[in-house]
Amino acid sequence: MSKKASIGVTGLAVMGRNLARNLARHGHTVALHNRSEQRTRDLVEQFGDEGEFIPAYSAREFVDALERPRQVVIMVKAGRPTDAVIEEFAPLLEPGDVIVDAGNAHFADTRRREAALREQGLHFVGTGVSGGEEGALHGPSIMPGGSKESYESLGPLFEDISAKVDGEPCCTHVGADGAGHFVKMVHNGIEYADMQLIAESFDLLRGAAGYEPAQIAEVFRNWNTGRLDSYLIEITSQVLAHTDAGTGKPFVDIVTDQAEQKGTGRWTVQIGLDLGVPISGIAEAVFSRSLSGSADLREAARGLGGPARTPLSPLSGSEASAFADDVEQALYASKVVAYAQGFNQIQAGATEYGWDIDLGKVASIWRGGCIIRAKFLNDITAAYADEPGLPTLLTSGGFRKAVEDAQDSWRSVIATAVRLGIPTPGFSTALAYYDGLRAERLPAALVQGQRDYFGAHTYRRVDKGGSFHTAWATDDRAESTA
Ligand SMILES: NC(=O)C1=CN([C@@H]2O[C@H](COP(=O)(O)OP(=O)(O)OC[C@H]3O[C@@H](n4cnc5c(N)ncnc54)[C@H](OP(=O)(O)O)[C@@H]3O)[C@@H](O)[C@H]2O)C=CC1
Ligand SMILES: O=C(CO)[C@H](O)[C@H](O)COP(=O)(O)O
Repeated sequence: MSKKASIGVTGLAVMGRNLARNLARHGHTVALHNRSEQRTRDLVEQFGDEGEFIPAYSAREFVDALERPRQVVIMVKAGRPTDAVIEEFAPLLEPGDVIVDAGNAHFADTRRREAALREQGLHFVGTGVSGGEEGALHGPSIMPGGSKESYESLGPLFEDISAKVDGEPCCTHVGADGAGHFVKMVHNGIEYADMQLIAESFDLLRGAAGYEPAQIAEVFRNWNTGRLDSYLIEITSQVLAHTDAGTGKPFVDIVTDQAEQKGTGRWTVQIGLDLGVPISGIAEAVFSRSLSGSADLREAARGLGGPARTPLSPLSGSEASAFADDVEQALYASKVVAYAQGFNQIQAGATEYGWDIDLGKVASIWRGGCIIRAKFLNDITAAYADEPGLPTLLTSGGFRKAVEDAQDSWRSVIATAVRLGIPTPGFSTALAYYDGLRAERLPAALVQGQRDYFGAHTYRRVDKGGSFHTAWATDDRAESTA
């Protein structure tokens, strides 16, 4: 009898191909399949010597190549293509078999698919995978949802191929049905916020301190040796240091300033709104990409008045260096806020959908392999270990002190940005959130009064229980209980 594969991957574009290679390199026999045959042939031709592959050129051949219970990983475009692949493979599978969707699916789709496939006795595991092409090959962060039972067989495989930090795999069973894709969605939302904050730091260092991209690359390289040590800071430094071969200009100056998006950041904000969780850092990052892409609107508004984008008086070397230190503080504090908001969204999702998600464990599996991997995530892991019911990262000891210490710089950087007309939506919304949370009283009381005035929407009082309405249209403005 010919050897069977312990797992199969269908969808062999950049992510699926590298995930399959990673599995094979770890000694697992991998069945391969792709809608168009050429990708399968290419993989075997180019990388066939990396491990044991069983190429298959039809769904039936692919399924027959798998050990039972069968484990099929789908790595195709999210949305309709994923449904098409499930429709093709599910009828060929048997109760107990496992289908893993490792693409960037919307968690609501995952919940729908999981419920439908459960009826057929199949396990459906929506799994977040992060780390891009390189991560998929060398060790991604893996966030599987689905049943606990499915993790018993899949877990060891996924933990084997995931990134490792301090010897721990960057993979855990996140929670039931769509929990894995929910957590991956928020990961991407945080990724958007982090990227936006780094981009604003660049803009400030250029616009206010007068640094050139190569100098800013050096600043980031330096930051990467401290508390901001992260993959995103590291790659930013490399992007900024890169010179365009054709023009000799900094690479960053020859790229169109319109940031694109595939949708996961937008989903995060949509769900944040549905859950009523203020994730303003992620929202501003998504809106900033939208604003950058609004080419016609920007063209129409280009002549609007405002400060010129140059320092009023050029900064001396030491002043520029001090300003860069302030930006580092502002970036750190804003980043803590963005992550605090993201973790609060995961908690809110867990409560809404009945998932038992360990926030500290999520932070720990993001320490390696994924796009937001960072030293900082060790501190988040520790914060949740110290206080599992932590209401917000901002109140945990280390972060509280660091953000309090950063405040003067944070406020001063935003003030400079406002004065020079440099947009810092990420920094500004983070500070507004921080000030909003710590405020003794918010002007929301006035909003309640306005709502009651125009719509009799009622309000609650600080001095007694119940709901009240004031008869605003009458002379005596009598108050009644509602
Ligand atoms: N690229 C990245 O950095 C990351 C991507 N992801 C997610 O991983 C998944 C795969 O991403 P990536 O590798 O970039 O590839 P793409 O998202 O570009 O998808 C290409 C793959 O989807 C297949 N496909 C498309 N439509 C269909 C269909 N109707 N039926 C069957 N197969 C179809 C293609 O087959 P064919 O070759 O025949 O066209 C090909 O194998 C996506 O969900 C993506 O969001 C997750 C993390 C990071
Ligand atoms: O999932 C990812 C990383 O974990 C992708 O890199 C992410 O989808 C990129 O998103 P966008 O194209 O919207 O910037």
